[in-house]
Parts: sequence; structure tokens; C-alpha cells
Amino acid sequence: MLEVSNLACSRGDHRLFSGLSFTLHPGQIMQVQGENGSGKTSLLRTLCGFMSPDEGDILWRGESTRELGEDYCAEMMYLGHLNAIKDELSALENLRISSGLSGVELDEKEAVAALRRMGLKGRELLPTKVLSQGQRRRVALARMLVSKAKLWILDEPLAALDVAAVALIESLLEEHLAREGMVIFTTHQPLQVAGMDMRTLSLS
Ligand SMILES: Nc1ncnc2c1ncn2[C@@H]1O[C@H](COP(=O)(O)OP(=O)(O)OP(=O)(O)O)[C@@H](O)[C@H]1O
Repeated sequence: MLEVSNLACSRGDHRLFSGLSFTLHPGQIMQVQGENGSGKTSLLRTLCGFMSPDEGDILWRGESTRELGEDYCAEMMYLGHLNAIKDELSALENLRISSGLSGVELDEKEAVAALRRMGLKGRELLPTKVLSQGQRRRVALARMLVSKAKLWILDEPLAALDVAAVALIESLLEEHLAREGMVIFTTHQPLQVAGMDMRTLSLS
């Protein structure tokens, strides 16, 4: 369970939000909404521990995420809106390295299978710099197929994806929630997650 209480966050002199509280239970998904610049990415990065809040507490299974440190990181997967993939490396190398850094060692067969499920058959060994924007996004999102993390924090996961890839991401979210996973995400596009308890958090 993730419990956020009285969270406040600023950028420079500008207060983005304050007094933000919510609880996310296993099997729940929450969409963070708000116009451009309202602080959605800042909130997600704060929940990951990449930014420190001005005030407030973030608890994972009842303990402070700051104190849990790597133990929290091992249970959380963050996919930012920038792909964080290395241009010179292949799709296969990118997936194996990013997965390894998050504590999941993938052998080549597993990584190839994940990339193929993401529609990247025949693109596994190419340097990612030659892939299209949507294909690069698919490489980054392939982590969703191999992650063992309970909490997924996803910033604009649908950006640059075509209809088939959006449907695949929706099904991966459904599978994750059915396994008692948790998801916090932002999107400016509609997302259909069947039969799920979709919560929303609006920043203004
Ligand atoms: N490093 C920084 N220094 C100063 N201001 C920043 C910095 N990063 C972000 N900001 C500002 O903080 C505000 C919130 O940015 P953030 O990226 O969290 O918004 P967002 O809701 O995710 O926006 P979008 O929908 O456009 O992705 C913006 O006004 C932005 O200009």
C-alpha cells in the first residue's frame, strides 16, 4: 500500500501543489490529471524519490520511502516520458540493461520474447537511434513485460503509440492490476482499462 499525506512540492519559487494526500491499495490504478505544467511529472518523480518534497510523507507498506531506499526502489518501476534509452545500444541491450539496473536479470531469450510481444520482431538488434519514435517508446515500455515491481509509476505511457500498442499497454495494465499490482500514471490520451477501479487525482 502507498500512502501519501500532506505532500507539497515546489519548482523554483513556484508552489506546484500542497496538502496532497491519497492512498493506493493493491489492485488500484490512479490517473494524475492536470493541464500542462500543473506538476504531474514533478509529483511522479517525487513519488519515485527522484525529487524531495517540501513537506509531507510518502509511506510504502507503512514505512517511509526515503528510509526504505533501495528496498522501495526494488518494488517500484518508473517509466518517464523521455524514453531513457541509449541511442547507440540495440533494443535488446537497452532492455537487458534497464531491467538489470532495476534488479531483474534477463537472459537473451526472455528479452527477445518481450521485445517481440511489443511488436519489435526484426528490430531487436538494431541500434535504437534508427527506430521510429513509437518503436523507441515500445522498447522502453517492454520493461512492463518483465518487471517484478508491485508499483508502476508511468509518465505518459501512451505517448507516440499507435492503436495496437495502446491496446497492448491497456492489457498489460489489466494483467498487472489483476496480480494485485498498483499503477499511478499520467496521460493526455484516453485509456480504457476494463473492469478496474480507476481513481483520479487532479492537479490545478
Ligand atoms: N528544473 C526545473 N526548474 C524550474 N522549474 C521547473 C523545473 N522542472 C519543471 N519546472 C516547472 O514546474 C512546473 C511543473 O512541471 P511538470 O513537468 O511537473 O508539469 P506537468 O504537469 O507534468 O506538465 P506536462 O503536462 O506539460 O507534461 C512547470 O511550470 C515547469 O516549468
